[in-house]
Amino acid sequence: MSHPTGTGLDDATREGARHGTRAGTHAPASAATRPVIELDHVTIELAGRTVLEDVSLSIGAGEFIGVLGANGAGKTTLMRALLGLVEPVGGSIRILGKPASRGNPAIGYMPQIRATLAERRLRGRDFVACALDGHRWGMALGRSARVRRQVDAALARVGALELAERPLISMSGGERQRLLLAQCLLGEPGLLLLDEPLISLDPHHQQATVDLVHTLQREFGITVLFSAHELNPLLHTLDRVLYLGRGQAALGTVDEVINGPVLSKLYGSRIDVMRLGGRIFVMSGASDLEHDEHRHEGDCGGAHAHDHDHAHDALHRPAHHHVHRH
Ligand SMILES: Nc1ncnc2c1ncn2[C@@H]1O[C@H](COP(=O)(O)OP(=O)(O)OP(=O)(O)O)[C@@H](O)[C@H]1O
Repeated sequence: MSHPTGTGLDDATREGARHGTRAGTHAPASAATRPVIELDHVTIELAGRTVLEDVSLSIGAGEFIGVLGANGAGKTTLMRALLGLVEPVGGSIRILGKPASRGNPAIGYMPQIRATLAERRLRGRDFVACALDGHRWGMALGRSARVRRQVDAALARVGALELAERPLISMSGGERQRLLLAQCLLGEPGLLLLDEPLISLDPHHQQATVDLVHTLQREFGITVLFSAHELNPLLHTLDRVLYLGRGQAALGTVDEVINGPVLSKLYGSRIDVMRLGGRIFVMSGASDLEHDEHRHEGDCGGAHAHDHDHAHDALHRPAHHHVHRH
């Protein structure tokens, strides 16, 4: 199955209704610019299981892409493949025209399972610096003027210079999130891969994080892949949605992808999409897929444990089973 661009699904499954979202009216940047990400007939298998099957797509410079899909749909695996950490069994992945490879300085990555902030007395500046050399926790590096300049630039980009001297222990979840983002920006990457940056944040900090990433995307022309379990916090920010399910990928505007026919195909069962008060609800029967069994149990107190149900039938059942413990 080939998915060149657009939804990757057949025309009969497309809906053209407009609902006034930015994504619904925005022309994809990929049409005009050199692709930052290209997947050409990519198949990825893990432990004998097909996570992506013959997926082709193209993402242009400066696009903000929301990556969605049920637990186990392959969001993390896709990001790891872009980083060269997972090798496709078929097809090819190119980043800025070159084959995906490990240690690509053009990519900033915020993994889903964040490093535990064990040394909570660490100052903000040292925590950001430790991304340059995780083993040294920034201590020795912190004395280098070059590193200090890099760290200060990254802190400035996320509006967190005032956190430089404060210990992590004194910071809120949202403030620590800014530092994690600052880590990703060291080296001034052109592509940011953010794996579920909203987990563990309350709605206010979720929106602040989305807005901050949006600002970075616009001001510095950074391409962003932002995975999430809920579409709504991203709705007015994203250019296109990349929705994964059952090995397939649908890439397009919100209106092209978030509709009953496309999502029913990705979930393998009937899905209805409801729009209410500027929000979108993805429903399986009477259940709201984005909220049911997807609980946040308070903000993180430093460590970021993420308890997943990665049952092997996850791609084939529509309900999310997602519990975060912190
Ligand atoms: N190292 C691995 N070895 C074997 N299977 C794996 C490995 N990593 C992930 N998987 C499986 O690959 C599939 C895709 O997992 P992935 O973590 O990419 O999904 P996801 O969309 O990020 O899920 P979630 O929303 O729960 O984070 C799942 O079925 C998962 O169990």
